[in-house]
Amino acid sequence: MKHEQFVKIRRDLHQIPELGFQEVKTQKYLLEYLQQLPQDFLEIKSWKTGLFVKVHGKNPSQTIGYRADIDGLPITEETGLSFCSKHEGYMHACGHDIHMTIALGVLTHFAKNRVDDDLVFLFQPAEEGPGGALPMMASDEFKAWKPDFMVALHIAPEYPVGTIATREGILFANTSELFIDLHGKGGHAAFPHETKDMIVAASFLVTQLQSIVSRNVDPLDSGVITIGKITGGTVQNIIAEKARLEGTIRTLSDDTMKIMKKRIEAIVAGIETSFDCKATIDYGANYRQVDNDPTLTREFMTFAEKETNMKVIDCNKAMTGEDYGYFLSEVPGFMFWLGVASEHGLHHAKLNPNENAIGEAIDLLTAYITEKSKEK
Ligand SMILES: CC(=O)N[C@@H](CCC[C@H](N)C(=O)O)C(=O)O
Repeated sequence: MKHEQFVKIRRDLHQIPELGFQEVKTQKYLLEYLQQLPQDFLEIKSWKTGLFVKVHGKNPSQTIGYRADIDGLPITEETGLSFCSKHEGYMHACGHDIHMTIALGVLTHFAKNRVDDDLVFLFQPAEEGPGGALPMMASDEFKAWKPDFMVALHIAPEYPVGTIATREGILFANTSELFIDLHGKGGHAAFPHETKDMIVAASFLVTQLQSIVSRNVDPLDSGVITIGKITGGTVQNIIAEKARLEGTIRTLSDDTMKIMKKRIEAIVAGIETSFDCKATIDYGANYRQVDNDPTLTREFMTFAEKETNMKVIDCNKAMTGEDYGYFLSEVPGFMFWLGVASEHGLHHAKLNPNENAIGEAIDLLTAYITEKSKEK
């Protein structure tokens, strides 16, 4: 298999998934790999649990940026693979092991085959939360090495290997995390009239939240509210004093995000009245939409179509979120989907990307960056 060494790297990284800003082993692994590359033109700076790596060009007229996210998810892997996660309860279920590996593959090529322009590789922590992009952008390292344009990819389980998909303009949604805490009065299961049951309140709340997308968002617009986790109560015969809902809100515009948050607040206030309880809302991390630069995106799609064997799809927007959107608010660039043909999707315990996509992406990005670096 072409680029076989990178399949091994991917498998090593796959075994050590770590949550946002805890990517200690991952950073160590990346550093050890980078340190055995020719160091003549490389400059490496650690930043929290991430890294900035610069490949100095021969005669730079611009800096080309490439961003890979490096964190895993709190999911217990169920792939049964020989190289499955060694961190019980955690998994690279969003493909960040593949993203990092591809970045290493491209970086390796340019560390050995210098181009004119400077290249900066960002290994970014905490994409899944609480968000590493904004603090990384605020760092002195980013300010000193700020790229003139940036590229990133995300694996796409639904597309075959040999396929990429992207679009001009908005590719991914605005997101906001959502944490709602309900506080009532617990008590004996046999005396509900003496309590304020937060399991019942939480159940009504989850159901009422469903009306926001169907009744407050323009049917020609898009919105998502997903409650991914509910906690509350202690045992079957005690009425719960507290309950907590954890979820995410997704929209394609700031205005719709404001409308949805306003409705959430109104519904939560209604729950407080109906169930005589106290509620707090915390919006956690908010991610800006991924808004692809139209010219760079079109040029990349044309390049991939003409100069490689990749099938290029002009795809629809997705309600996924990515804090890479923050980078694109300051630096022109784009993100694209990379087909990895997995039967199970992103954030699934059985996600199993086809590793042939790694080599395909390394070749594509190497060719594209080489071409861009010829431009004067
Ligand atoms: C590509 C992808 O799956 N990204 C995550 C980003 C999470 C943002 C934040 N933690 C939230 O849930 O709002 C996604 O879930 O789309």
